[in-house]
Amino acid sequence: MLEKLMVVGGRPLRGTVQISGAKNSAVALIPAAILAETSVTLDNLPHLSDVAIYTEILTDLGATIDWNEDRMTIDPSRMKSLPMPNGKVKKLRASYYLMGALLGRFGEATIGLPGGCNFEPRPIDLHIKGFEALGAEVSNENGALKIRAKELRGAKIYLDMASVGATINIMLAASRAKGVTIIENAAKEPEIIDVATLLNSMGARIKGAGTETIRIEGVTEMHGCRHSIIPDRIQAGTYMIAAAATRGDVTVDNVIPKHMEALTAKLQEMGVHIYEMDESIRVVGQPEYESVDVKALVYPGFATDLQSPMASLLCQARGVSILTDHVYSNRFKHIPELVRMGAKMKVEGRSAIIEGSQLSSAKVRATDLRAGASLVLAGLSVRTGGITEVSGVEFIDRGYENLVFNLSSLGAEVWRESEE
Ligand SMILES: CC(=O)N[C@H]1[C@@H](OP(=O)(O)OP(=O)(O)OC[C@H]2O[C@@H](n3ccc(=O)[nH]c3=O)[C@H](O)[C@@H]2O)O[C@H](CO)[C@@H](O)[C@@H]1O
Ligand SMILES: C=C(OP(=O)(O)O)C(=O)O
Repeated sequence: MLEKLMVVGGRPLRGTVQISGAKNSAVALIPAAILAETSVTLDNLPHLSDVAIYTEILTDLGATIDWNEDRMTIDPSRMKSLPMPNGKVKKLRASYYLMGALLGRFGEATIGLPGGCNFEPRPIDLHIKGFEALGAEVSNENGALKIRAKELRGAKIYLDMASVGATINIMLAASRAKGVTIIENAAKEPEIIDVATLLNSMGARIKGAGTETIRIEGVTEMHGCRHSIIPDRIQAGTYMIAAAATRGDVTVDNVIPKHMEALTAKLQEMGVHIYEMDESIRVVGQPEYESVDVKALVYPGFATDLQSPMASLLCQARGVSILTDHVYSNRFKHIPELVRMGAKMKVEGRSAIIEGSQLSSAKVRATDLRAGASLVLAGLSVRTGGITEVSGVEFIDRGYENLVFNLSSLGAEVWRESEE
C-alpha cells in the first residue's frame, strides 16, 4: 500500500536523535558476507527497506539469516550462485554488489541491472571493466549481466572516476583472486573503509582503503566474524540540516564528527551554531542565515546525498546561493517540487540557483530518496504552518530509519497516511 507523509510546518526541532548504522555500508557488508565460509554477524544494522530486500535476496540464494533488532547473522555456507536476472535485484541500487561477491566466491554471477533511485542514468561500466581486468568474461543476456571467470587474477585497475560502487565491487571480487590487485583513483568514502575492515576481519588482506590507492592481496579462504557498522553520515547530516532549517536545537548522537566536516563547515559559514562532541554534534539554528555556494564532490567534499536536503535550507538564506553537483550532473528532481512550495530556484547546467524565499505548504511528490528528505525538511520549515503532503514515501523508507518517530520525538508533527 502506498503512503504519504503529512508534515506540519513551523515547529522548531528540539532534543536528541540517535543515528542508526549507515545504509551505504549495510548494503555492501551484507553481500560481502557471501565471501565467507562461516557466519558473519553485523551489529548496528539499520532497519531500512533496502536492507530488508537484501536479506530476502540472500535467503533466495540459500543463506540462513537471523535478524534481531539491530543485529544480523548471515550463514552463507549453503549459498549457491543462482541467476537473478529480475525481481528483487531491480528494487535497489546496491544489488550490483552481488556481482563482485558471487564472482569472488563462485567464479560466476548472473544478475539483472540494478534499480534504486534513478534520478539520472547511473552506468556501471567501471564495475564491468574492473571484473574484466580481473579475468572475468562479461556478457549481457536479455538485460542481465552474465559474469564468469575460470580463474580471477589480481590486476592493476585505474578507475576513470572515483566510483564508490566500482571500488567496493572490485574489492569484493579481488579479495578471492589469485595475486595482488591495485585500485588507483579509488573512492575514499568512509563506507569503503567500513567494507575493507569487515573483509579484513573475514581474512582478506586489504591495505589503503580510504586513500586513492587500495592494495588487495587475494586469499583462498575467508571466514566469519563480527563487525559493527559505522553511523549513517547522510541521515546525521539530514537531521543537522533539519535543525538549522526549523531554527531548532538538536543533538545528533552516534555520529563520527569527522565524517560531517564538509557539512559542518558550510552550516557554520551560513551562521548556524555547531558544537562538536566525541560522538555527537549539537546544531543550534539562528533567526537569519547568509547565502553560500555549495559544491557536491566525492569524499571528503560535500556529499551529493546531502545536496537535496541542503537545497531546502538554502531557500531560507539571505541572497543567492549556488548549489552545484559535481558527482551527478542532473540530480535535481526536488527542485520543481520545492518551487511548488514557493521556493525561488532554477536549474542551470549542473547547478541550482537558489534565492531566499518564504515556503508555503503544498502537495508534493518524492521521486527519489534524498529528494524526499528535502521535501520533508521544506515542509517542516514552512513558518506559516500548514500541512505539506509528501507522496513517494517508499523512496524515503530506503534510507531513513524511524523517520516519523525521530521527528516526532524532536517535537515535529508528522504522520503517515495511505494514498488513495
Ligand atoms: C549504495 C551506495 O553506496 N550508493 C551511493 C554510491 O552510489 P554509486 O556507487 O552508484 O555512485 P558512484 O560513486 O559509483 O558514482 C559516482 C559517479 O560516477 C559515475 N559512474 C559510476 C560508476 C560507473 O561504472 N560509471 C560511472 O560513470 C556515476 O554516474 C556518478 O556520476 O555513491 C554515490 C556517490 O557518493 C551516492 O550518491 C550513493 O548514495
Ligand atoms: C542515491 C542513494 O542511494 P542508492 O545509490 O542506493 O540509490 C542515496 O543514498 O542517496
